[in-house]
Amino acid sequence: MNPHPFGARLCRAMDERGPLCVGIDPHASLLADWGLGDDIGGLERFSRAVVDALADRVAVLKPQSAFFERFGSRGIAVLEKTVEEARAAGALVLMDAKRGDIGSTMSAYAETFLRKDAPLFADALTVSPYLGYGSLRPAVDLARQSGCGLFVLALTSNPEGAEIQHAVRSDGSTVAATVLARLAAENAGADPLGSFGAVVGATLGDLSAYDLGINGPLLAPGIGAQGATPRDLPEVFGAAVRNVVPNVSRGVLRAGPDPSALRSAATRFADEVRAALPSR
Ligand SMILES: O=c1ccn([C@@H]2O[C@H](COP(=O)(O)O)[C@@H](O)[C@H]2O)c(=O)[nH]1
Repeated sequence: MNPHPFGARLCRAMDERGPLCVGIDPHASLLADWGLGDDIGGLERFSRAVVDALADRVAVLKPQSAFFERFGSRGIAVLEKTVEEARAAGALVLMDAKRGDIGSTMSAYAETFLRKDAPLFADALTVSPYLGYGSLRPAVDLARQSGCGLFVLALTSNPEGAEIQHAVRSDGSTVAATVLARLAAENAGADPLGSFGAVVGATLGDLSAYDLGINGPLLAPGIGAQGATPRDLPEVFGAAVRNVVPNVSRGVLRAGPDPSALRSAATRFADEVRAALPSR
């Protein structure tokens, strides 16, 4: 077991820097808005600008792997550098790659992102439980060993997610409730917070039908471009709101490329989140 688990490191980072996760999502449209080409040079300049502006002040940076992967091996090289530089500047890095596969392949995904000496080593990784929660076991085990975290898709911010996540199983519980219960078991006894989080969209309205008390972080995407605001968080998360890690990607990135405008946008969201949340 690692003596510096992700959950504890995340609590410290949010206490020191404020509870915000900013996404690094180099959409083609954002590259154009920033006056950059939709090419490897544009990707590199965009990512470096976000890291330079924010990695020394926000708690978590979340590169969206898809926007790097679309440039092939050179995009992956930029992603490696982005992760390394963001971590060196003090941000926790959550790799948003949403991996999920049969256990033996999951093991290779885990080694890609959660093995200490891997080129893409990150503090935490998003994973999908929809090949069965048990298929994530290799990632859970390696995360524990490396002091990393996982964020497991439970109730995603997109409207299409409901058809699977709200589906009722033969025992009467929903699929998402089962994922949440498995996470609560992973985090049992962890103090101050477990390392195994859930992804729960800030766009979803009242979730009182779900037990979000998993003793782990709740990554809340959907703020900004998808329409949710920090003021929605208490209604969506109820008593679990104190463990929310709100994510904003385009809502901050659209302020760029000026570094001070990026910082102001992130500060504005962090202030709004602080005002909406009870103190930790
Ligand atoms: O349920 C989910 C899970 C992940 N995401 C990701 O978060 C960001 C959101 O970006 P915005 O620009 O703030 O809308 C993006 O990387 C998604 O892939 C999500 O939105 N919902």
